[in-house]
Amino acid sequence: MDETPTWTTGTLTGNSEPCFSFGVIADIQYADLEDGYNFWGSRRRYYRHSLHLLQSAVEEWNKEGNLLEFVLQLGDIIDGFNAQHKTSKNALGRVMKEFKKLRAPVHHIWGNHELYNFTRDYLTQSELNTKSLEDHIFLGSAAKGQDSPGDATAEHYYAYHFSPVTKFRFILLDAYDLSVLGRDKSTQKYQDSLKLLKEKNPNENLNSPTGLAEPHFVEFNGGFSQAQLDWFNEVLTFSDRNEEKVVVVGHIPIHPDSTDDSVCLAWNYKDALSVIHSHQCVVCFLAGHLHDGGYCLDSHGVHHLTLEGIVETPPGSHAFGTIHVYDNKLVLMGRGRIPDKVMYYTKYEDKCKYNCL
Ligand SMILES: Nc1ccn([C@@H]2O[C@H](COP(=O)(O)OP(=O)(O)OC[C@H](O)CO)[C@@H](O)[C@H]2O)c(=O)n1
Repeated sequence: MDETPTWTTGTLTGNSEPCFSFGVIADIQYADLEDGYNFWGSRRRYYRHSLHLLQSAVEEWNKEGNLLEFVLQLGDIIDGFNAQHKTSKNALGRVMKEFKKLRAPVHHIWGNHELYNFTRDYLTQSELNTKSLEDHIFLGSAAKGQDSPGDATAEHYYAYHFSPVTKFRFILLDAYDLSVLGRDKSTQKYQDSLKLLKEKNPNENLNSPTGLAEPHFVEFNGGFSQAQLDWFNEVLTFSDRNEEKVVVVGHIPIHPDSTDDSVCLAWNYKDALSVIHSHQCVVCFLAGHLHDGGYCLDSHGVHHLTLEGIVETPPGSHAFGTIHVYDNKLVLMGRGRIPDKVMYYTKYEDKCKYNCL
């Protein structure tokens, strides 16, 4: 019997070459400001230094050569304080200048801080919209109605998928599709989101989880519309049929065991998990948002990896990684606060077993 562990921490000792590699970085939250603290005053935030950390991450990735296919920027690229200081465009320009030095494309996710700084229409027209890197495969009716870059509708969501090599696909999800952040107050999505948030969170400050039965119903989180979940389901159906392995990426974690405080979770994380668990193809969900990082292997054999955030990373340390993709595992080579991890794919027959339970 094969005793291969499904997950181990440790050194990278694989003998075979990876098929390809990609970089990961989360919560840069750059601002040209003195250091500050998180809301609870428990974690220092290094707003200015985050740009230096990005610079050195880019330098390191560039040394990795042609195997590095792309980088995933997991959202919150600049801090919300920029909006108050009217420095949003300037700060974004400085961060994008560093990303342009990278010799590989970057896929950008949108987090809550993107929505503190910019409208969705602005983001759609900006360099943070990397949907032009999407794959165009036929997906059926649920995929119709999705806007393409430059196609700014008030109710749109920002999600796409791409396949860097045969049999491997990445899906970027919009965790603020249902949100009061970034949505015009006249939209149905804003009104539905506010209604849901107020039903679940009676606090005067909707960012406060105090006393909540479901503490993830706070304004700085968001969720997925049914239209996006239907689209997601169609992409996974395509991937199942084509025996692809899929990595899903979103700003907010979707598994309670991959976040340590039960707050940093997408509003309807159970709906996203249920779509994933109705398919065989998903091997890993990557998120940011929780600056302390987290990890779990769920009951269906899907790895949930939440990356430590750059903004709470002190000088002398780091928080980025390179994930090497093998035919039987993902190997995370973490830097600084991000530990190495080996994440084996759960065997197809084991996933079937879970799904029949
Ligand atoms: N109890 C709270 C918590 C937060 N706020 C306010 O909400 C806004 C967003 O909070 P912030 O911590 O800046 O969000 P991040 O996305 O950077 O981090 C998410 C997790 O906290 C990381 O672990 C901000 O304006 C806070 O002041 C609040 O009012 N009440």
